[in-house]
Amino acid sequence: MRLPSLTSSISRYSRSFATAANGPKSPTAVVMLNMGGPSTVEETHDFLLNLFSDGDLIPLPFQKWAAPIIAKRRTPKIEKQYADIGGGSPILKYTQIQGEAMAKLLDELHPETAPHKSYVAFRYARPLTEETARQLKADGVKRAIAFTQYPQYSCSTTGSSLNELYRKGKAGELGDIEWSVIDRWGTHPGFIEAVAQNIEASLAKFPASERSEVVLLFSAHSLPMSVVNRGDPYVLEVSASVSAVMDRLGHSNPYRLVWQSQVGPSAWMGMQTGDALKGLARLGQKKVVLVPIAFTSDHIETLYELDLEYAEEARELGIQIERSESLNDSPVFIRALADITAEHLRSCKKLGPTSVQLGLRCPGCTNATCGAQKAWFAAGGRA
Ligand SMILES: C=CC1=C(C)c2cc3[nH]c(cc4nc(cc5[nH]c(cc1n2)c(C)c5CCC(=O)O)C(CCC(=O)O)=C4C)c(C)c3C=C
Ligand code: FES
Ligand SMILES: [Fe+2]
Repeated sequence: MRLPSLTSSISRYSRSFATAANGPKSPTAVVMLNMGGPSTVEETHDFLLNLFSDGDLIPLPFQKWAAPIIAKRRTPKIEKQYADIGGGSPILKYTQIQGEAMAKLLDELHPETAPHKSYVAFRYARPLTEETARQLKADGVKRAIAFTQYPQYSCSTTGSSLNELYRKGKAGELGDIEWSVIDRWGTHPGFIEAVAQNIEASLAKFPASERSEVVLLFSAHSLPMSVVNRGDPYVLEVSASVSAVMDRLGHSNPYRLVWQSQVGPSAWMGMQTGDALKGLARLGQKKVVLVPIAFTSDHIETLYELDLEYAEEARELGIQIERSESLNDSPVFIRALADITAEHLRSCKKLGPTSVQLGLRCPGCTNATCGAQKAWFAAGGRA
């Protein structure tokens, strides 16, 4: 019997994925995508130069010339922040711990595609995508999953990493690999459970009689309004994460979602975290747990901005404040990463390499790379 065309294209996907996955010895690669951070203070300048050179994150007029000037000007301030949090960003250390533990669990959860091996591809710090690409080639990888480590999707974060991977793929730097993508997972029950457990640990530091009065202040990296207004899904997806965490906590406490880390003079999504703390103090709300909801490990935004700047400011305002721990090496979170990947490996056989949502460009998008990238991944990275 002849299959209808949709079914036959689905079965073509499943055949090609099964073949690549069962190839002899070459590992199934799980490529952990994130922005990265300078591991030492000395790497700060190069990190900022890469960041300001990224037109998918910050489109600047005359970017090639403007980026070095801005990066150089900003370096001393940001170097001091990394020095104050212990001499660098811990993001590489935690991403490696998470990835290696996840790959071990995956071998048990999804033996059909074992062995699994995790790789790190950072957008602005080492290991950059080109370095990881060389490693994938050297290991003879035939099947890889691009796994964003941003739980919620934004074109300025996950979108930028996927665009970079697409450019390397088109340039032939990745070798002959069948790709699929995990592009967002901000409401996955394992992620929500890990965040909720860390909030409960912070709430437990307050006397039981006062606990229900504590305000949960969820804080996420802000976005320029120009990005929000072109239809970027990040604000919606961060809100969905907060809502799922509150459901899991049985709405035990009052809460708000606020936004941090604005850069430059343009309009950004608000209310700003610092202003929210001042406002709560003014209104007599003097017990707060700050919850980072859009990063999975510590970085300057948690260790410097939340712990050193905001928490100290809050204490001066008479607020009793705790910061919910970042997920870092939480075993509950690592298990969630493995579950997300195993579920993806099972479902992409039927549904294809990308989510339905990844296929839709922001209604206001004018970046042609976004369209080409989506088409390339939808074809398993082989178009
Ligand atoms: C979900 C996370 C993030 C979003 C969304 C995001 C958007 C975004 N960021 C900038 C500009 C800068 N971000 C900087 C640092 C930085 N940003 C994030 C995460 C998100 N950014 C992190 C985790 C970090 C810190 C890295 C670390 O410490 O490990 C910086 C550099 C620091 C500084 O100069 O202040 C800039 C600049 C824009 C413009 C943007 C959205 C378009
Ligand atoms: S900016 Fe969102 S798809 Fe291009
Ligand atoms: Fe940022």
